[in-house]
Amino acid sequence: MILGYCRILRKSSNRLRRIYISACLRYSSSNNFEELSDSEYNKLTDSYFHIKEAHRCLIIQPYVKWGPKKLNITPEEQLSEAIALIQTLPSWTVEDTLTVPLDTLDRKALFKSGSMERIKQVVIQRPEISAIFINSSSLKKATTVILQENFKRAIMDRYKIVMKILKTHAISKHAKLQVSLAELAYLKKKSEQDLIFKTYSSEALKLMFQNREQKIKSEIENLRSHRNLLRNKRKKIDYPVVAVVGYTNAGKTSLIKALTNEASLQPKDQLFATLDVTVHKGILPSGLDVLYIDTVGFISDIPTNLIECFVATLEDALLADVILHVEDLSSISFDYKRQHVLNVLKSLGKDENSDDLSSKIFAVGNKCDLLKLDTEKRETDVNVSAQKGIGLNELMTQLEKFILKSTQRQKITLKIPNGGEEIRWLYKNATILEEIPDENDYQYIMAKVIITQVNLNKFKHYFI
Ligand SMILES: Nc1nc2c(ncn2[C@@H]2O[C@H](COP(=O)(O)OP(=O)(O)OP(=O)(O)O)[C@@H](O)[C@H]2O)c(=O)[nH]1
Ligand SMILES: [Mg+2]
Repeated sequence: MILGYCRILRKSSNRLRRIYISACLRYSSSNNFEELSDSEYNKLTDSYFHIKEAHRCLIIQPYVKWGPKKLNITPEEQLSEAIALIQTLPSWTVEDTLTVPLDTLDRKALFKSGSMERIKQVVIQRPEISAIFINSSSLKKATTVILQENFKRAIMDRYKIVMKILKTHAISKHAKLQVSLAELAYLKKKSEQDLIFKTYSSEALKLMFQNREQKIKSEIENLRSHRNLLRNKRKKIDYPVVAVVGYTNAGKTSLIKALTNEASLQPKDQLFATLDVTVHKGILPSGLDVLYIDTVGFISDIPTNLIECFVATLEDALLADVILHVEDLSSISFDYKRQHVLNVLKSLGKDENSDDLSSKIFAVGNKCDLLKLDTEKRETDVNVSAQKGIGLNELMTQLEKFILKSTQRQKITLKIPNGGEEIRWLYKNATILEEIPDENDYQYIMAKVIITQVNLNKFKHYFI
């Protein structure tokens, strides 16, 4: 049986063959599997995720012409996202693009013979092309092998490219652990389908997946409990929290930077520039302090197990008082992206009432400087340009109103003794906007404050 697999695998890549042979040797020498060693695991991950640092790409956009698999987005829109994905990788270039109609996504070779021939001709005429990116969520190994044999080029799918970007951008320990978890989830899925895994006993694989998953998750959990501490601390301070979410590259980081003037924030024209959740303090027009949370961007058509690995980073977003949804007004797939973000938010907050979730969402249209007059009307709460500083005052005014309403904060004026315990308590538990002496009685001051209903009740209980 093992020799049979050997014959089939001879056709696949050299790297896979080397791993296979080393596993065969291991099998014949011990005839008894132990858990896979770290180096074997690393070889396996490498065989799927090791991608050269530079490639000159042909992007192929397959699309289903009709039927239930037809997407609500045009192939041209998908292609423009595929180009942005490749351009995000340093030293990768887009040499050419093709859109190829399909009647099904389930054909083993993906393309019919006519399309296959058409692509072959393009590849033959362009020897500089070193890789073909098929912009489809995840290709089966058998499909990849067939395409590799036909085109004699490295074959990439969307999953591989997104993983490569995430790996390139993961700097913090948390982000790196999440990338490892995503890789593990991918290998687990592939172990059910790909021949290469048949060389290991299913017990050895199961044990290895279990142990590694536990290890990574417990490390993430440690980091998360640290984050929970931060979260509780934040709650104690009682600042309103605004989670800034949206499709990747919409301008989330740019908007937070514009609202907080925080120099450390670095917006980039890249997909998945932000992989870590970070918190930034800002001040709204009447002086109310607010915390903005920068989050990982969303992207459509990615296997769910990849998203799940980054879900933890969005937990804070769902707990926030307000979810500020940043949308790129200039994007040709505006509606599609909006729907995708809302669907993911709904699926993340499945325990939450969907009306509660919708009532928390404040929609900001960004990049209004790129809008042409004839662009169709987009339904948003306010439009801005984070980069050009347009509409930011209006945004802050509207956002403040939204926060006061959703967090049941109110702006009120209290008459309290001058220099008394009351003002000290208010400084700790509310936002003081103004303190002016009472004209009729200088022993008192008029304090204009923003206060939550809970704290107002406490104030009344202690002092009135
Ligand atoms: N023209 C224009 N460009 C903008 C505006 N806001 C942001 N950008 C650009 O859009 C690109 C993406 O901005 P980011 O702020 O990094 O976007 P993001 O949503 O944080 O992206 P990810 O972290 O990758 O999900 C950058 O090149 C910004 O300079 C804007 O108002 N107008
Ligand atoms: Mg960002």
